[in-house]
Amino acid sequence: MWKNKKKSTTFSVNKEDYKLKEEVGHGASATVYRAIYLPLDKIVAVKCLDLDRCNSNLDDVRREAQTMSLINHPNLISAHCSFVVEHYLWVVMPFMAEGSCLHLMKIAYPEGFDEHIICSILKETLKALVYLHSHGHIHRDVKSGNILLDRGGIVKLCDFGVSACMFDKGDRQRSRNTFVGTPCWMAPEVLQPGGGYDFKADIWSFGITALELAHGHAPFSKYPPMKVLLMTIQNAPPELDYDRDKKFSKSFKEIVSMCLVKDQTKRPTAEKLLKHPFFKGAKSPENTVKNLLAGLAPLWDRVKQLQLKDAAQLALRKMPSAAEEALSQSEYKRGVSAWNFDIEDMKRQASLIQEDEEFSEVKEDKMDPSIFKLETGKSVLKKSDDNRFDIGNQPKTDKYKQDARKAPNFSGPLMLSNRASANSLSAPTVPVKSLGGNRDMLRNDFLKSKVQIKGRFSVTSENVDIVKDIPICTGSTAPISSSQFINEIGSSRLPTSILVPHLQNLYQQTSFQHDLIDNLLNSLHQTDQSDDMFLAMSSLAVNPKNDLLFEPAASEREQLLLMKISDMQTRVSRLTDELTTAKIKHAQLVQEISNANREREDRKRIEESGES
Ligand SMILES: Nc1ncnc2c1ncn2[C@@H]1O[C@H](COP(=O)(O)OP(=O)(O)OP(=O)(O)O)[C@@H](O)[C@H]1O
Repeated sequence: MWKNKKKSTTFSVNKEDYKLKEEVGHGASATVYRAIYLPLDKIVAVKCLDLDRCNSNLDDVRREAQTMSLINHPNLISAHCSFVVEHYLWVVMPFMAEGSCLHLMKIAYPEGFDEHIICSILKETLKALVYLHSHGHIHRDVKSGNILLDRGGIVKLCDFGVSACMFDKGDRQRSRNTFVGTPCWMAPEVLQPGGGYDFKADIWSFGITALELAHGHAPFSKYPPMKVLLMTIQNAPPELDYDRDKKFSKSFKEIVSMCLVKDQTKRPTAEKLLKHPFFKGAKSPENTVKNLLAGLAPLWDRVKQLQLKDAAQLALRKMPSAAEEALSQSEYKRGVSAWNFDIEDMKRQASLIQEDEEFSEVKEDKMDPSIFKLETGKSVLKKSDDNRFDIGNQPKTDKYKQDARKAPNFSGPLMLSNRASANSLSAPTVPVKSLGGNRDMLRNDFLKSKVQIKGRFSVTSENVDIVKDIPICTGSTAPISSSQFINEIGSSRLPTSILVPHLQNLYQQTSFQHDLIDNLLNSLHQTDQSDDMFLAMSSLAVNPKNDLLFEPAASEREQLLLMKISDMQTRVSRLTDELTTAKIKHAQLVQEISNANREREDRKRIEESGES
């Protein structure tokens, strides 16, 4: 628990003094609410970090709170105070009434902003980075979702959940050799374990953010994480295209190229970048950003609108076609869980994905020799719904299994490899690839490593209750857990505004599970038909007394296949059980949604008849 003593206004660390209102955003480990600080009747934002489901270990959480408390810069969100409420850490901070740039683009500027607006936003962000870097901090998660806007156009960078101190020694320093960030925004050196990285990683993310603000999305944002990873490492850096991006100035194109240089030592510092002529002519955001906000609904309504839009897209199955999905799935299997790690083969597989306009942003580069660092790394990759994922050496302990995330995650940073992997929808035991050439090492890595996958490729772990522990805000009290929520549903005490987004989340998770099971069954079926060895292996697996088992000719590869088959069989039966449970839940939830809709219509009718 701490208070920011720098501020003239002090905020209490008593939860009763805060009335949580609408949800205004959520991330990997936290939900953010607009709230009223009752003693002063002041609007604040309260970030409720679920300590149980949080990606970070307690040290990381403490570090975020400490970093936030020490921050004193007009372009950085500083916290008023923080304290623990049950298993949540509440961080009280100024409310940024217009939300993040990402929200704004999604709701009103899907093609991105005009250059003069981007210039203002980037300049303010850069000032924040100059401050952070000069105080020894790497932000590690610079992106439009973490650039917040206030009424009047004030721009502030937020979310120090993954920031690191460059002056740290020992464990903390070592942790910088692991992966933290969000895949599309991650610098190539961050993706390569062992190499280490420094504040220049923020400059890369800043360059990607510039492209994001220019196009409305980050480069590669629609590809699966493994593809993003490969493209970041293998391809030439993304850039503003000469033809397609005609509307942008040479100067803007130049700063993007300066930031997106693979060799981190050749990237400019934030301080140097700020002196670039592009930023010389920047208008104050009060004059530019402010105009973007005219006529928009309040932030919480926009957030709700976005949630409904996402749910509607899901309902329409706005997914890739079946063929693309299968292709993507096979790429994923090769990329993450296969053991034949011929890099040329991986490149060929990756290239099978349809080229589209986004690919024109990058040119094929020569194979980067540094990729072999990645190949030999024992990596754990974890993808979430917004294409984020975690890579690192995953501790294979019971503690880890207990800590495995059981609640859905709708976004989230790449986690430190040495953190408890606490934010996964699923904790499957899919063997992760080791890309190295050495067979022994390969096999050891294969056995040691585990992969956690979420989103389109989600695999759920044993007995995972997908609706458990999703925090929900009831408006006046602390967020409630989903088990409470289910009870509340039963007694119909929850208002529709809370019920509907939650039900949409559940619906989404159920669909993901359904897809996954289909994919697993298909892949088993294909293996069954195409690989004679499968039958032999299956019989070996079924009949442990089979003499064949003792044949000395069984190669390592066969053993690995055998293990994979039995692993898949276990998973399929587990997932089938989960699917049945999920189907039942789904049916109940559909019923609840229709009841809620009916109620809402009834209410509307009564209100209308009252008015007339
Ligand atoms: N002070 C604030 N005022 C208004 N909205 C905010 C504020 N802080 C955060 N938000 C909203 O909540 C979202 C999530 O916040 P934040 O990024 O801090 O959470 P997180 O769990 O750490 O996210 P991430 O997934 O990026 O790690 C932001 O993208 C933003 O839209």
